[in-house]
Amino acid sequence: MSKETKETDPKEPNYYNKWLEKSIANEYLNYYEYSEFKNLESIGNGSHGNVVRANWKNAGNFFALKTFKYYDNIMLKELVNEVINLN
Ligand SMILES: Nc1ncnc2c1ncn2[C@@H]1O[C@H](COP(=O)(O)OP(=O)(O)OP(=O)(O)O)[C@@H](O)[C@H]1O
Repeated sequence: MSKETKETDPKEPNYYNKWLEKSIANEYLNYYEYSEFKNLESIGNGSHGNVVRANWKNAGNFFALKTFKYYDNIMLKELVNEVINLN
């Protein structure tokens, strides 16, 4: 199997990681440094972890930040599918 084909196969272990990296590199998704968020306040809990409300840098609007208790391919697949369904 060629490298090209492997990279587009969702069964590949790094498929969803690579999808996220490529989406950030192509500027389809924004990447934010965690250290740039402030005024963190807990607003909820989901099956994957906590959700906090935060400000980014000096912007006045709020972001909802989701944290994840564990990080594996199944979780990443669900996350990528959630992001795709938002668009
Ligand atoms: N954008 C948001 N704005 C306000 N509150 C939010 C936001 N996202 C999540 N929350 C809060 O955090 C809680 C957990 O959200 P999260 O999306 O992690 O889990 P969920 O929607 O309950 O389902 P699941 O854990 O199965 O994905 C929500 O019930 C809600 O109270």
